[in-house]
Amino acid sequence: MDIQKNLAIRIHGLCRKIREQRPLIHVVTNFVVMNQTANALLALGAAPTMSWAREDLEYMSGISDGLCINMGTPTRERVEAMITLMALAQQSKKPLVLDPVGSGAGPHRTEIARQLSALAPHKIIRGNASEICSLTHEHTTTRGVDSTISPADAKEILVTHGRTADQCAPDHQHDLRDKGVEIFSTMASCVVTSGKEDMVLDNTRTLILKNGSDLMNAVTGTGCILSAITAAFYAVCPEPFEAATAACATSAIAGEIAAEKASGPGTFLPHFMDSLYNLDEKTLITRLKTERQFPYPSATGNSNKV
Ligand SMILES: Nc1ncnc2c1ncn2[C@@H]1O[C@H](COP(=O)(O)OP(=O)(O)O)[C@@H](O)[C@H]1O
Ligand SMILES: Cc1ncsc1CCOP(=O)(O)O
Ligand SMILES: [Mg+2]
Repeated sequence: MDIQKNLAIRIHGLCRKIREQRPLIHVVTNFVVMNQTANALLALGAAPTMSWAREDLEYMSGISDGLCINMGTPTRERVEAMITLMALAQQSKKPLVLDPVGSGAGPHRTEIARQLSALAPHKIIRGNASEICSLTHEHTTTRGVDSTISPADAKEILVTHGRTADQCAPDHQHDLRDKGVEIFSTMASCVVTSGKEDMVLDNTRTLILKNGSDLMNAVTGTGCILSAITAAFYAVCPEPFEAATAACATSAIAGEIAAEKASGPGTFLPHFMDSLYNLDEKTLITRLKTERQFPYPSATGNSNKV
C-alpha cells in the first residue's frame, strides 16, 4: 500500500477515535475566535470547554483530556492562568498545544510567547511561519497576527536556528538538521508552521502538507481552530508528530472542501464546520497531498524525499 494512502487511513482512524472518545478539550483562547473554535471541536466530535477563572484551573486541569493555550488576546489575568495550566500540564504530561498568536508582532506579545514556549517541553507548538520563527529569537516580522515569512523560508530559519553564520556555511549543511531542530525541540516535542503549505517538524522528520485553500486566509480563526483540533488529536494519539499531521490534514482538507462550496468568506465557516463533521476515509485518501523529507536536504541539495 502506498505511503500516502496508508497515512490517510491512519488519520481517519484518529478522526474515528475522537468521535468515539469525545475527548474533553480545555481551551483558553482569544475573544475573537472562541465560539467558532468550540463549534469546530464539536463538529470534529470532541467536547470543548472554555474557562480561565483562577478558581477553576486546578479542577479543569484534573478533568480535561487535552489543553490548548492560545495567547491571541493576552490580558494579565489570562496569561497568569495560562502559566498555571501549562505548569499543571507539564506535571501530568497532559496533551498540550500552544498557539503563540501574534508572537513576533512587537515586544509585548513576543515576550509572552517566549515565556510560554519555555514551559512544558512535551507540548506541540502550532503557529504561522512568522509566529514560530519569532520563537527562535531572530525574527520579529509578524504583521498583527499574519505571517510575512514563506513556508520554505520558515524551514530554513528553523533548521538553522541557533547556529552562527559560518556554521551555516554550505559545507556545514549536512549537520544542520541535528543542531537546528535539536535546539528548537527543547521547547516542544513537535512544531507546526501553517500557511499555504503546512510543515510538521520534530527531531527526526519534516512533513509538508499541501492541502487547504487561500480562502482560509480570508477568515479569522482558522489557525486558532487548527491549534484546538491539534489538541483533540493529541488527546487520542500520544505521538505528537502523528497527532499534528492528522490535525493539519483534517483542517486543510475540510477547508478545501468548504472553499469549493462557499461563495466567499461569509459562507466559508458553515461549510467548514460541515466538512469537519462529514469528513470520511475516502475523502482523506483522495485529497491528501504530502511530501516527506528526512533528514533535511544535504549540501548537494538532494534529500531523501519520500
Ligand atoms: N494560502 C493558503 N493556502 C492553503 N491553505 C492555507 C493558506 N493559508 C492558510 N491556510 C490554511 O489555513 C489554516 C490556518 O493557517 P494560517 O493562516 O497559517 O494560521 P493563522 O491563522 O494562525 O495565521 C491552516 O489549516 C492552513 O493550512
Ligand atoms: C485577529 C486576532 N487578533 C487577536 S487574536 C485574533 C484571531 C487570530 O486568529 P488566527 O490566528 O486563527 O488567524
Ligand atoms: Mg494564528
